[in-house]
This record gives sequence, structure tokens and C-alpha cells, in this order.
Amino acid sequence: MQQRSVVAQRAGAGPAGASPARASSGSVCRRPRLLVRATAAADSKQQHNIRKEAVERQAAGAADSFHAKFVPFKDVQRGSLSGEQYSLDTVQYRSTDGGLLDVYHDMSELAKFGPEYWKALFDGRVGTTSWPYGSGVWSKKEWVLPELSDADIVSMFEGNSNLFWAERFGREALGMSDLWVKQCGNSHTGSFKDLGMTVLVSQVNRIRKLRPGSISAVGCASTGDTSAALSAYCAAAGIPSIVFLPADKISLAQLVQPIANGALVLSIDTDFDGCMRLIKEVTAETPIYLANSMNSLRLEGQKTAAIEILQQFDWQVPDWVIIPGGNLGNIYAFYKGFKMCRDLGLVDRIPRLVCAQATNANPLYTAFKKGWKHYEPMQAKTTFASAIQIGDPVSIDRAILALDDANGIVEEASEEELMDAAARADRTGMFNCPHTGVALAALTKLRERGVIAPSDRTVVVSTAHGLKFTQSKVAYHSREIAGMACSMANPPVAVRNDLGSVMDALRAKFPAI
Ligand SMILES: Cc1ncc(COP(=O)(O)O)c(C=O)c1O
Ligand SMILES: N[C@@H](CCOP(=O)(O)O)C(=O)O
Repeated sequence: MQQRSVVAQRAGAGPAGASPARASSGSVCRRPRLLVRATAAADSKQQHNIRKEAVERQAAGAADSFHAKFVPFKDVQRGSLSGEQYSLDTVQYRSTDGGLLDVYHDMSELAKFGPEYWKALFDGRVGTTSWPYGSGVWSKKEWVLPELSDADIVSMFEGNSNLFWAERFGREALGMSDLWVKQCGNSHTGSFKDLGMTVLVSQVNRIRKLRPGSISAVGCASTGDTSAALSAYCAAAGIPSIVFLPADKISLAQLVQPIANGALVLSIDTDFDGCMRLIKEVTAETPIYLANSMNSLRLEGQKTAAIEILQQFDWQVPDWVIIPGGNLGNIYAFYKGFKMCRDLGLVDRIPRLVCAQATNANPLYTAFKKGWKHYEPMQAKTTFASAIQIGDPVSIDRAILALDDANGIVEEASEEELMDAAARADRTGMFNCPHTGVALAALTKLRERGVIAPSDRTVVVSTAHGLKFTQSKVAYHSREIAGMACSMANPPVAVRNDLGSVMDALRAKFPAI
């Protein structure tokens, strides 16, 4: 993409917690990691108020040379800016022609700090309690929402999720030695949505302070995870939230999350696409702010998971990253994170991306099979991967751009394939949600066809915690799913309350006892 600086270039302070070297290409940074440690040591001697400390640090003039704004997504597609742009402080979801927007960063300012500077800065913030930089999202604040005051940030120190080495599953099921699962579901509300929601709710918090009364509540349509994240972050900030849920189409655990967090929950007699149509209309006509990923602020947070993966591999690029896709914001967010790292020289390439869809909700897969020549929304059918039961994805154009540029592939998984794949991986110590099952099934197919090689470093993105989907897992292990063999089922054995019966049950499984 063509980079154009829209702000006057200015020398001066760098990001908080660091004294930046203004880098010519390839220059080495000035020890941000040590500075973070020094600050932490000083902090321990006094009463902690990490938010207050952040405000004081920011008042000292750090991190004010970076800028971001909304531009039309078609500018990103075209690779040049048209001049249409909006401040992130405006309530704006669409460009004048009705297209999507993107958050555009002034890359020339970011590029003034060399790649080694950024790596050391990001690495130095991991796991600290420094507000807000201990968050996996806000540790990359200069690349996310650089102009947001630290005091306005609503964070649960999200991100920094485990990159699980799937050693036994890789070896035994797929003959792979370098397979990893990015556990984005090990998060505050149990899904990757926390990464995007901290950004969106923080920006809402700022706008509500700048223009009191301009946003009265934040709303979303949801298949269960967006609504959980929205209601939790809004509750933490004291902002009202409203969620539109398709009646009887999300798990019980997901339903209870916004209820517990005090959101107004509308259970609507339609599917997700119907809820999405309604929330778009409502947010266009009321001071209710739209929190779905159609709002490009969300993707700024979600892209940090991609940066985090590179960081966890010590800035080595994996060969493949496999991501389950529904509304299709996340596949673009990952692409954007990888691309920023490449464009700013932290890595030299983008991994190949795979978007994995359930066969029952596969409009992207169908378009991919037609060589992107024809895209048609569909009526999504019921799938155990209920959070991706979406037939008319909002970010279809974003996904196609990402997959095109990342030499990407789209794969699909039937109900049996996705449930078996999740269960098989569970047998090696994981506890996968059905959407992760879709990605694992896609991986299995690509291995069987030889597209992914045994030694390829591969990352499967696990998008939600399995504990949100116990109903379907119980049904599988009880062999209660009509037409499905449930070949990996491991039902409990009912045993009478006497030693003989217990010993019989043990010997049936372990004859050597
Ligand atoms: C658990 C889970 N996995 C995957 C997805 C797909 O993400 P996206 O809608 O960004 O494609 C979603 C939401 O849609 C989700 O909730
Ligand atoms: N799976 C999502 C569907 C909505 O996606 P969004 O990223 O556009 O908010 C959910 O959990 O609601």
C-alpha cells in the first residue's frame, strides 16, 4: 500500500516507558526493556495506582508522534488514499459510497523507529503491570490507537495468550513436528473478541468524555462471543450495552454472559444475519454505537494476536496460520497484523493464511472454489460451530483481500469432521470449541492432500474456550447426535456402588490390572 504522511513530521518523544532512538534504517534501539524494568522497580516502592502513573507518564510528552484515522477500505484495496478520511473521534462506520472503513496508520512516522526498536519495546512490555502496556493489545498501543489517552483505556489485560505446542496431536494425528495452537479463547470472556473490544470500548469511553451525550449505549448483533465481550467491557467502564442475539442459536454459557454483566439482552426470532441487519438499522438512527467488526476499530485490537504469534516465535514467521471464519473480520485482522510487521521490517514475509468454514455456513469457501469470480451470500444452516453460523459476512471484501495477498486458501469442514477433529485433539490435552474443530479439520484435510508438509510450522488459531460449548461436547461423548458416529466419544461408565463392579469396569479397560 502506498504510504502518505498526512501530518507534519516532528522529532521528539517516543512511546511511553521508553526513550526512543530515532532510527535510520536498521538502527538499534535504546534499551526500552531496561527502562520498563527501572520504572517497575521504582513503582514497587510507592502505593500503586497504575492508571494515575500512566496519566503522569503521558503528560510528560511520550508517544505523541503517531497518528491513525479512518479511511475508506477501497483505498486500502487500491493502494492509495483518496483523501476521504475521518477522525477516530467521529461516529462513522461507512465511507460516503457505503463501503467499509479501515483504520489507517501513519506508517512513515512508525517507520522512523527501526524494527529492532519495536521488537524490544513490545518484548519489554510483556507480562508487566504497567498500565495499560501489560495488556497484549496495549503493549502494541502505538500500532493500535496511538492517540488515545492511557487514562481512557478500558482493559482487562487481555491478550498474551498461550501458544500451545500441540506436540502429541501433531505427531500422532498428523505426522507433524511443529504444530501450535494459539489459545485466543483463554481470555477474560473466553474468546478472541476481548482483543477487539478493549479497543472499541476504550474509544467509546473517550468519545463519551469528549462529547457527553453523543453515545448513550453500545450495541451489537452476536452469535455469542461478541456480546459476551461487549457486555463485560462496557460493565467495567460503566457504559450501557445492548445485545441482539438469535433466539435459541447460541450456547447457554454465551447467553448467560451478557445477562450477568447487566446488558439489555434481546433474544430475537431470527438468525445472526437478521440480527446484524437490525443492529445496523438501529445504530444508523440512534446514539447507540455499533460494536460489531464492521466497525474497523475492533480489528485494530484483533490484529495484535498476529503480532503476538510472531513475538512468541522470537520474530520468526510460521509457514501457515489457520483461522476459523464467520463474519470474516478476524482473517483480515490477522493479515493486517502480519502485514504491518512485514511493512515495518520486523519480519520479511507474511505466513500463508487458511480460512476455515463450516460446510453449513461456507459462503467464502464457495466463492474461493469459483476463483473469487462469483460471491453470493447464503442462508446459513445449523452448525455445532454456532458462533460462525453466518451466511452474509460483513467483511467479505476484507477477507478476499487478505487471502489474495497472503496466498491464502479456504477450506471447509462437515459437522462430523469438525466434531471429530476437536475431540481427537482433546484426547491430547486440549479442550477445543467446535470452531477450533473447524480449523483442526481443515488442517487435517490440507495435510492429507500434502498441501501442508510434515515439517511446516503451522499455527491453528483457537478462537473460543471449549467450556462455552459443553452442550455439544456432552452430546458428542454421549453419542446422542443423529447420523454421527462420534468415533472419538468417551462416555462415562455407570457403575454400581460395590467394589466388584468397580473392579470389573477397571479390568474392562485395563486387562493387566
Ligand atoms: C468462536 C468464534 N470463532 C470464530 C469466529 C469467526 O470470526 P470472524 O467473524 O471474525 O470471522 C467467531 C465469530 O464470528 C467466533 O465467535
Ligand atoms: N462470532 C461473532 C459474530 C459477530 O462477529 P463480529 O466480529 O462482527 O462482532 C459473535 O460472537 O457474535
